[in-house]
Amino acid sequence: MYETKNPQLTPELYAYVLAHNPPLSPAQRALVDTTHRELAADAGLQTAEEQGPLLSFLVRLTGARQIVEVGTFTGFSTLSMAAALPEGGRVIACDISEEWTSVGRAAWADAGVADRIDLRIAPAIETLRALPEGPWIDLVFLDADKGSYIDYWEELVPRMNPGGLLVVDNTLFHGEVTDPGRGGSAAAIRAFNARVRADERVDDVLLTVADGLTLARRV
Ligand SMILES: C[S@@+](CC[C@H](N)C(=O)[O-])C[C@H]1O[C@@H](n2cnc3c(N)ncnc32)[C@H](O)[C@@H]1O
Repeated sequence: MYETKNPQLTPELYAYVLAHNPPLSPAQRALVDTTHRELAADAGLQTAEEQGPLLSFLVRLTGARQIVEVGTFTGFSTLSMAAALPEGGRVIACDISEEWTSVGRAAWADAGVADRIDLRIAPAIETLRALPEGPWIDLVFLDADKGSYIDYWEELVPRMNPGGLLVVDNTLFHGEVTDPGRGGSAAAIRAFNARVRADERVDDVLLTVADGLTLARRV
């Protein structure tokens, strides 16, 4: 193994990255700011700011029309994907929190994309098991409880259209993923990453974006 080419992400460099990405829409900006102002203690759950434009980009790149999101929180990733959908596209958004997702509902309505989002409040595994058999999903964004990632994966992969894209957040889990002494979510992500690598149904890469982002294409 040779040296990494990744520069250290200093605050200055991070600000530069944000400044050289597409700017957030007014609706995205307002949602991020509302989340940090009103839910300060939990705002760290929000998908990283630079991932909003990335998710929009991936929806446009793939031409996705049928999206499933697992882990909605206040709806930033949902909004970012819904805003990029073509006419007739939809996002099924899974979460267990009425309180957090109510912030998203308001933002989606303000942004004019509420009719593209089907929010389902229930343990995500129940929602996923009740989805039609595949293949029909074009794009998945997985960003919920890490201990269930493998179970979600096993429900989602068979429902993916050929060429469909699974986008999975936090696959470096704060850098703890390399420490075999860590249990909990870090161990769950370690097991998940091994499962993805061994899965011949997908073509996958693990990127050093934010807290680690895996892209997997259904073959
Ligand atoms: C990291 S946050 C998602 C962030 C979101 N993608 C965004 O853009 O801000 C994780 C979310 O997963 C939800 N969650 C946790 N366990 C869940 C479960 N068993 N079923 C469904 N949602 C769950 C939490 O309520 C929380 O809103």
